[in-house]
Amino acid sequence: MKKITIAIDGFSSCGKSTMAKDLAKEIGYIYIDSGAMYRAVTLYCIKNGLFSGDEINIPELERHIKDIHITFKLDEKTQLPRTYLNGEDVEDAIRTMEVSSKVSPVSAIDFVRSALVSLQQEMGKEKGIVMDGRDIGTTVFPEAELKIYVTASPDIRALRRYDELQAKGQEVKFEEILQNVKERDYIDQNRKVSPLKRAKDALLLDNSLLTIEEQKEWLLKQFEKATQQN
Ligand SMILES: Nc1ncnc2c1ncn2[C@@H]1O[C@H](COP(=O)(O)OP(=O)(O)O)[C@@H](O)[C@H]1O
Ligand SMILES: Nc1ccn([C@@H]2O[C@H](COP(=O)(O)OP(=O)(O)O)[C@@H](O)[C@H]2O)c(=O)n1
Repeated sequence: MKKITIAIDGFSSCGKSTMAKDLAKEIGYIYIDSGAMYRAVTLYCIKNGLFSGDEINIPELERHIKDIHITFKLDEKTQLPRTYLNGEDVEDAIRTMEVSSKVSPVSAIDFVRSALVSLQQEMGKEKGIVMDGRDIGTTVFPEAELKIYVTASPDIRALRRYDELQAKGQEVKFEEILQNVKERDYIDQNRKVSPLKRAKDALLLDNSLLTIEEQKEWLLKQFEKATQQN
């Protein structure tokens, strides 16, 4: 069967990666978490002293951008990709609140976006890929055969992320997560370069009241329809 490209975009913490991973496993496609790449650049900035407080040194980051190499390697046990920054496994380090609180301003920088978008397009050039993020259906793969735009209420999204971080043993406050989710949504929707918005041909999914299993079934149906049409 001809392979297609699947773009899943939407708001922070609504379940995009969960559904993208599930689908990719089920249909044997590659899964790429584009948010992990923006998080890895942010971690690089933190580790290399490119932040003073919340202020990012943009000219310095521009000088460093060619030294930032992001790759993914499949974890043998989970069969899920882990993110590597310059050869180091940073999959856990990029999921902290510190990175979450700094990632959206880094993601709004034009040269950061153009570097990562090129890399994402290279990863998807053979199709057979499920990629999730904010601009996958609008900028990275505007020709994707299946585009989904996911949303859920901010409170529900913050609670999902809170439960996840608590389960990982991270000390977090619900209010802090809710504020971060709202702040990131605002910056992501209002930045100049590739803001988060629904592509005209994206299917809208509000999964506020869906279980993980229900959204998985819904997405699989959309995939089957899309492959029949293409
Ligand atoms: N439909 C759902 N109902 C409840 N929890 C969900 C649902 N979808 C995802 N989750 C959980 O919500 C959290 C955020 O999901 P994730 O896929 O990381 O979101 P995103 O990629 O959009 O940021 C995860 O802990 C995930 O297990
Ligand atoms: N394609 C993408 C993916 C993520 N991002 C940025 O990266 C941040 C982290 O993305 P993510 O997908 O890991 O976010 P979560 O919703 O999973 O926390 C987002 O808030 C965006 O600022 C982006 O600008 N474009």
